[in-house]
Amino acid sequence: MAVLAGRLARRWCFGLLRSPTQVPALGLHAGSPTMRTSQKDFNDAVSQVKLLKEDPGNEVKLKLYALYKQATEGPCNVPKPGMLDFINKTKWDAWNALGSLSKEAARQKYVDLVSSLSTSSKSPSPETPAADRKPPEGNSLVVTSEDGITTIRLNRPTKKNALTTQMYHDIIAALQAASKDESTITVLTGSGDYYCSGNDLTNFTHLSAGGLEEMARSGEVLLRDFVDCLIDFPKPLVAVVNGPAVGISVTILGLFDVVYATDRATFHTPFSHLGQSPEGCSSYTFPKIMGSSKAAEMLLFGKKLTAQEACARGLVTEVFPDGTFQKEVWARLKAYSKLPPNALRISKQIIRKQEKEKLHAVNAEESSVLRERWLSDECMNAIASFLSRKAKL
Ligand SMILES: CCCCC/C=C/CC(=O)SCCNC(=O)CCNC(=O)[C@H](O)C(C)(C)COP(=O)(O)OP(=O)(O)OC[C@H]1O[C@@H](n2cnc3c(N)ncnc32)[C@H](O)[C@@H]1OP(=O)(O)O
Repeated sequence: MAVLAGRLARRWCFGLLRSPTQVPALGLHAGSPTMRTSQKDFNDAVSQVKLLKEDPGNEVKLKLYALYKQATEGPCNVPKPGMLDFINKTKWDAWNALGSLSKEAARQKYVDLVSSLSTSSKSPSPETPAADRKPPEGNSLVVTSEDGITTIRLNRPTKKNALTTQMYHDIIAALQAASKDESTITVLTGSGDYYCSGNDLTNFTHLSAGGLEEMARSGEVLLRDFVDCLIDFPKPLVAVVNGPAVGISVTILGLFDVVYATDRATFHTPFSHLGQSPEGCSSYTFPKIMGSSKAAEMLLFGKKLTAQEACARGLVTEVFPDGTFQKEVWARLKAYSKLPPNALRISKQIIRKQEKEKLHAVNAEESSVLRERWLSDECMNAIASFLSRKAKL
């Protein structure tokens, strides 16, 4: 637990340790014992950190933090933060690990480390081939409108379309826009071999100053807003499940009007494995769709369904062979999109009306329970395990 929590904490530091004095293990550059570093060299290095063009990463920031503290205050002299105060405990551990290193030696190591960073973070030369440069990750969500269909496409194929916090916000905005646009039908689908791997587990590493509690609180609000938006969506909402689906991308399917899946798709809700609990109104919609014992096998024990099983249980409308999936599904959707939009809207309203209040209440309760779950040891250990690459589904 301690090791995993430490790893998670290190990830959680990311984005929080922004200034050099707040930032980051030990002697990447031991420095020459005979070389003396002046206070001015040290001050210059502190200023230089602010000018670094690239984020040096958490490990380095933690080293810088510890060396700065040792250089300015000497050996660690403050009480150890509590177990759950991950960030301050990680910083304390890094500083304390420097033991009785002298202030002067710490200054030297700090200056050496900054100097190595300055060299390695120089801008790429004009000769650097474009192919060797890492493209920025943008357009995680692509929204298009054509033939009466607005398509919201999850577009992070290298991360199996895991949903970042920003993507939840963007999907909400896209749904709001689609509810008012000219289109008749709205589709959610994914790019690449996955439909979606669920919540991006690194969302848990982006802590603000309010720490874990704040992360859980804002997560609850965002989750509730996201699911509310699906509950209230006024037009036919179709999921085109182009590959495996995990977590929240599965649970919300009960709020869609139609779900088409390739025969390569699987449906997996590993909440207990993650120390979490069901969301997306699945605690209500799944028992209703497939009966309580089948729903329990999925939501409690994380049974992964094939597309055919999901179809037999009523979660999926129809399964198509992977080779013809895109062609068949889009041809069908194009035909449906020619139906009178107002009739579709009104019919959907009648079908869903009786349930709306219930669904909003279920959503509020599920989101509130999840907030507590996110603060639990079970959940933290599971996420730390994934982030340290020890656990996969
Ligand atoms: C507002 C907040 C709301 C929160 C609502 C709560 C929702 C609950 C859930 O959604 S629970 C489900 C969470 N998802 C998971 O637990 C899935 C975790 N991922 C995996 O187990 C596997 O990655 C896999 C089975 C999906 C795919 O395995 P495969 O071996 O085919 O591929 P890789 O593991 O190598 O993955 C490729 C890269 O994608 C990254 N990645 C995949 N899924 C996620 C994810 N959910 N979160 C973050 N990152 C993910 C993976 O780390 C690889 O990245 P890398 O190449 O940089 O290592």
